[in-house]
Amino acid sequence: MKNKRKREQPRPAIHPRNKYSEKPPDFALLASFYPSFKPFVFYSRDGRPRIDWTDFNATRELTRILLHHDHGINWWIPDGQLCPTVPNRSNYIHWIEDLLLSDIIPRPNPNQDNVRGFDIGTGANCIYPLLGASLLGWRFVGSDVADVAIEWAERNVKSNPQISDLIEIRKAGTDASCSQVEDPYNENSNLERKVDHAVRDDCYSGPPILYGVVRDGETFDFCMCNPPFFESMEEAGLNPKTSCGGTVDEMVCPGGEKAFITRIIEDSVKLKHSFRWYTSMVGRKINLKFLTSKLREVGVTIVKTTEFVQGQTCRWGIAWSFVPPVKKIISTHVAEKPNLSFMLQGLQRQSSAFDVLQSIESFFRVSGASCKLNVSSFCVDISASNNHLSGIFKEDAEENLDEASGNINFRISVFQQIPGTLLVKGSLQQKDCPVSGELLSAFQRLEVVLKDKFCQTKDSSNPP
Ligand SMILES: C[S@@+](CC[C@H](N)C(=O)[O-])C[C@H]1O[C@@H](n2cnc3c(N)ncnc32)[C@H](O)[C@@H]1O
Repeated sequence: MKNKRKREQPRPAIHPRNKYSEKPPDFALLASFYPSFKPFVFYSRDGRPRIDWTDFNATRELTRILLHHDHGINWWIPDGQLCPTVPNRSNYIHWIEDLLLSDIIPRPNPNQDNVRGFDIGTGANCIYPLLGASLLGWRFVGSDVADVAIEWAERNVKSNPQISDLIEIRKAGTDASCSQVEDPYNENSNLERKVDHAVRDDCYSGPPILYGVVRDGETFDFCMCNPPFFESMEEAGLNPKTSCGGTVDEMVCPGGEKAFITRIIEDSVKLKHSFRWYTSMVGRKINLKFLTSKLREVGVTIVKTTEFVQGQTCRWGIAWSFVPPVKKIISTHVAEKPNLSFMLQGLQRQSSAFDVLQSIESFFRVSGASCKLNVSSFCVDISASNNHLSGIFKEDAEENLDEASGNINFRISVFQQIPGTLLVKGSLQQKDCPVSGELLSAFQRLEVVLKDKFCQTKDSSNPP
């Protein structure tokens, strides 16, 4: 009865910009492209292709090929390290993207160029920097304390030269040029502290997390963290339904996630404006309540929470800031911001980013909008009225008498993500101007036109 009621509750949806929101990975198709994945795929009685989620090798191979197939990323982790699920981890990235795009706090960087994030505990898998850099061109510092994590995170970055310049891997607690800590961490004292700690209380006393790792004068748009959730390996248990690996270092810290995130909160009080947004994943709802009230105590200006879809389990996200909000917040949910970006994947060989740029220019110019192509920064600056934008959908553009002052000024930039994949990103030049329905529709139309013109159809694309 209890279970039934649980199932009836509406589950939060996968993030709409998540690559897998409309189409979950097709195991049969992937197996046909990747022979190494084939042995892990079997068919259930209803004919659906499946994998054994309790087999670490199967989940690791799935992650490897999804990162390769959908993100152009080369990736590997040694046996037993925590294996991330790509669709789940992408949700957290898109939630941060929503925060950065929202007008909750002022946006010093309305175009979202040069976004810089800090991934606390990046792990051997380095999943968040790899996803954030490849999907959105973000720069990252990924920190960790475990040698194996640092070694493999660095390997994973180096295996991806197309984004390796965007990611720095940093060992926490070993840098002299960091924000000052009174009692710097060292390996021996940590062990004593861990033991001491276990008998004392549930405060964090491990290596530095942010304060002592962030360097003097460094600033970031956000930090993110998938913390060690558990207080002991027994508490972590073994989920009989999945095998995602995970070592003691990755899963456990004295005091569990509550202590770990509380330390991030304490660090944020010291570092305040070094980050625009502080965020963390939270594994237990009861901790979410505790952390929210802790944040109110320390005087943050904003607290936001969200719930992530994680297969059978729930995870939450918590975000806070010390930047004064633009307007009074009445809801704790981040408003959906219309999306002005899309990817062009599987570009035909003969098509270049410049061709795409020229097509964007002529797409808007034919409706009478004024366009300025900037070749050196690969963008087009456009000034258009709503009439111009709706003219895009008419056969013959009407003569437009709109005053230039009523125009919407926006920029469309083209970024190369990996060979054959471009990110097309629109951004409004006027900070507080809302995205009109006409602009949104024109942008959606642009996506269709460009995909039609430049991208190979699925049937003609070569399997990797
Ligand atoms: C749950 S794992 C997350 C790994 C990866 N980010 C992911 O989402 O799969 C937590 C990571 O935090 C690291 N860690 C623990 N204490 C840390 C600290 N003080 N600073 C940085 N990383 C830490 C662990 O070594 C581990 O790699």
